[in-house]
Order: sequence, then structure tokens, then C-alpha cells
Amino acid sequence: MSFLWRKVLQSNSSVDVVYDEDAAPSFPALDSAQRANRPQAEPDENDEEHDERSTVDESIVTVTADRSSVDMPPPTRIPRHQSGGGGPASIVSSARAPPTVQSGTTSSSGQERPLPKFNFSNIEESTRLAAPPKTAQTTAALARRRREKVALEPGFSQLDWATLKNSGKDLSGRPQGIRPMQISLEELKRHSTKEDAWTTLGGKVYNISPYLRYHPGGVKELMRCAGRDGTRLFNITHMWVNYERLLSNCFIGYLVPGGGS
Ligand code: HEM
Repeated sequence: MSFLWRKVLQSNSSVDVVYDEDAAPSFPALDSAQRANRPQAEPDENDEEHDERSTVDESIVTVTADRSSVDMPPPTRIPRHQSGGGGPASIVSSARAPPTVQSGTTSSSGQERPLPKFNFSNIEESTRLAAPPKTAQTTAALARRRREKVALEPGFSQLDWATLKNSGKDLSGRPQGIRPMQISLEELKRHSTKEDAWTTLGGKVYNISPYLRYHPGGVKELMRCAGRDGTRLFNITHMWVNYERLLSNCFIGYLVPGGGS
């Protein structure tokens, strides 16, 4: 049997109840007011047993155990002002809205009293929140935010640079056949013009003249590392940029201490 018990109302009002011995007790009770006031359930099209009985006798009422939840009325809402202590009402009343910010408190006479002023100068120096120290990184980040976007000339986009680079053309400008060169700091310093700009990044020396107009940060910024070691400046600006790949065709040689060439 798919149902736990069946209650059959006969036309002469006598009640015949069939009990299943292992079933849990009915809740609400069979003869409770809740069941008496319960609206008539709509016939379920998928309920074969109901269909079967309805063709026999319409006065037959069937209540299955899983329908008992339908019989439970929704919990009654108790207005806040009526709720005392205990029970669900206390749960409702404890869920108060957070207090609003007040400019002062109201005295019994109805006049508003100002809140006491807090003296911040009394706080111990050590307990105050210290501003983060200004590092080279934060200074560079601020400068970058204020800087205007550089408009590259047509034909000098990063894609154009990639095309030129991938052509395999040697852009180092060093004499043919000599590779790689050993360059001293003295020698590096002599190459600091736009037409002949060298820089060293991580110990490698590059001819940056061909790249100047392609640089997304502009010619002026890139020229700041011309004729000197640009490693630090490069790293604080954009250490994520892969300069070794970008400038591979511009590679001249290695920076060496002292003289050399
Ligand atoms: C030779 C070395 C350098 C190379 C290969 C290089 C390459 C690049 C590349 C690929 C970008 C685009 C990065 C991105 O969008 O994430 C860029 C942006 C930038 N670079 Fe460089 N850079 C070099 C040196 C420098 C130096 C020395 C400075 C400044 C002193 C500088 C300043 C900038 C700035 C400010 C941007 C941001 C441009 C923007 O977002 O509009 N770069 N650089």
C-alpha cells in the first residue's frame, strides 16, 4: 500500500478506518479542527488510486502520510509590540535594525544633548595608523597614474614592432661579424642620443634607437635610460615586460667592468 491509512466516509456517516501497524502517529489528529477546516485537495492527475476511487464513489476521501505537511497552517505572525519573552516571538523582536548614527541624545525633557567630543590628540603615537612609507614603487605608480597616454604614430604599434622583429633584421647597429661585444660603462655613456641610443638592462647592452618610436611609454621616457644602466628604471616601471624578447634584434653585447670594447 502506498498510503499509511485510509479513512472512508460512508453515506450513512459511519467511519471505517484501516490502520497500518508500523505507521507513525498522524499529525494533526484525524479528528482535529485543522483537518476539518482543510480545503478540499485538488485531484492529482497522476494519482491512479484517486482516479480509480473517484469513478466508484466521490464521497471517498483519501489522506496519505506525505500530504500531512499540507495540513500544517503557516506560523502566525506576532506583532513586535505584542511579543513578550520566549518562543518564536522573541526571535522576531531580537532581530532589530542596527542603530542609526545620532548627533546627540535626547534627555527626558525632550532637549537634545550633544555627544561628548573625542580628543584624537590624546591617542598614543604608537596606536595611530601610520601612513605607508613612500617607496620608489609607490612614487612610480603615482607618476604613472598622472601621466597622459602616449599616442604612437601610425605604423609604430607593438604589432608593427613584432613584424619588424620577426623579419630577422639585425637592429643592433654594431659592425657586421662582431658579436657579442664587450662594452664598458665609459663606452655606453657615449651613446645617448636618439639616433644612437644604447642602454644596459640586466648586464646586456641594447641599441634602443630602433625601438624608440614603438615604445608605448613614449620616446621621452625611453630616452631616460639612454647612455646608462636602465635596469632599475625599467623594473620600477614595468618589470613584467620581456625586454630580452622584445629587443633581441637590438642586442649588442655585455657590459663589462672597466675598459674593454
Ligand atoms: C628599453 C627598455 C624598455 C622597453 C623594451 C619597454 C617596453 C615597454 C612596453 C612593451 C610597454 C607596454 C607595457 C604594457 O602595456 O604593459 C611599455 C610601457 C611603458 N613604458 Fe616602457 N620600455 C622600456 C623602458 C622604459 C623606460 C626606461 C621607461 C621610463 C623611464 C618606460 C616607461 C614606460 C611607460 C610609462 C609605459 C606605460 C605606457 C602606457 O601604458 O601608456 N619604459 N614599455
